[in-house]
Amino acid sequence: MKPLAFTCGDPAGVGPEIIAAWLAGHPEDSANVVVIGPADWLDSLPGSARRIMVGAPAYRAGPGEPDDEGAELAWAAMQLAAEGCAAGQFSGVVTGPVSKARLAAVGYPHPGQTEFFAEAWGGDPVMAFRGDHLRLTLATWHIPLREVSAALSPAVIERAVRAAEQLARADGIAQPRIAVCGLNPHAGEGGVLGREEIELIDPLLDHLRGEIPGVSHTLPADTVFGRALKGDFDAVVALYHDQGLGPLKTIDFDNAVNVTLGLPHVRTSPDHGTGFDIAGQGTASATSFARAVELARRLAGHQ
Ligand SMILES: NC(=O)C1=CN([C@@H]2O[C@H](COP(=O)(O)OP(=O)(O)OC[C@H]3O[C@@H](n4cnc5c(N)ncnc54)[C@H](O)[C@@H]3O)[C@@H](O)[C@H]2O)C=CC1
Ligand SMILES: NCC(=O)COP(=O)(O)O
Repeated sequence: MKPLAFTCGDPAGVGPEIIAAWLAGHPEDSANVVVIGPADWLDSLPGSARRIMVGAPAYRAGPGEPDDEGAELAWAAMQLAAEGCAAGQFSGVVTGPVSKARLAAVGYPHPGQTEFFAEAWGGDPVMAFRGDHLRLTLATWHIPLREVSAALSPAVIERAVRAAEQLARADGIAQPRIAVCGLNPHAGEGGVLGREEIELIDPLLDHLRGEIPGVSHTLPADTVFGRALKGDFDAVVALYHDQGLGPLKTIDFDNAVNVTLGLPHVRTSPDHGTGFDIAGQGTASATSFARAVELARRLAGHQ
């Protein structure tokens, strides 16, 4: 089996230390991973995993002090990982967290890593999360809130529903019960508080139910996550980023994995960001990264 690539993420964030923690805890897995990042960090890592340097050999990141060179280096690591997967050298990539703002400042043309890997590999990505308590897919993600309604085409909603089914089935659930959030308060309250549910989303869900019987009609998003926690649903489809990630990160912050579905290669990531406020202090939890590795290995067929 080909190794997984680990990208450092922003070198001033928590990515480098959570990867180091994983390597320290998994010396037996050294042959199964390739680590990509700056030279001084690679030199400091425990174990014998293969290392690929990016950036200038003399570069030194300041924890919590991101700079342009670090953002360029994080981007270069992603490029090498993407190329390595496409060339069959890696069986997938587990990415460290990057700062979208810092990447934008150095000319990175994508809103996130999801879009970068989609462009590099082709495919139709879906941002999805798997936590101990919730499975979640998003219909839209890195767009301003004011653009969400216009972006909600039948195609993007269907894509998220099918991804939710795939996520639950990967956990052995043959007929997943999939809850789809409404867009408006009270899922539109019969049209009084918005009409997207009546005009767009529910007709699509009625159609999809012929093929995926466990799909709900649109449900009020303020109660759907509580119902999922009680066991009413196996996966939730949220229509925009914070609708889904607020609840998910409240419940499953330390253990959820961000997985990009719909691409030809495996890509997972911890659910958290760069954590610049705690980088270098030794307090960052490495659990979400460890879960991201576990899921990537499973999806890539390592175990
Ligand atoms: N997959 C990725 O590359 C992601 C990147 N980001 C980026 O991260 C940057 C910071 O975003 P924020 O919204 O501040 O989210 P964040 O997740 O970096 O931080 C939010 C809070 O969680 C804490 N935290 C983060 N990681 C932690 C860990 N491993 N253990 C314990 N506590 C942890 C932080 O200290 C902070 O209090 C942004 O530039 C954003 O673009 C955010 C999410 C995902
Ligand atoms: N909040 C999750 C997130 O934005 C992840 O983005 P990506 O870098 O994985 O595309």
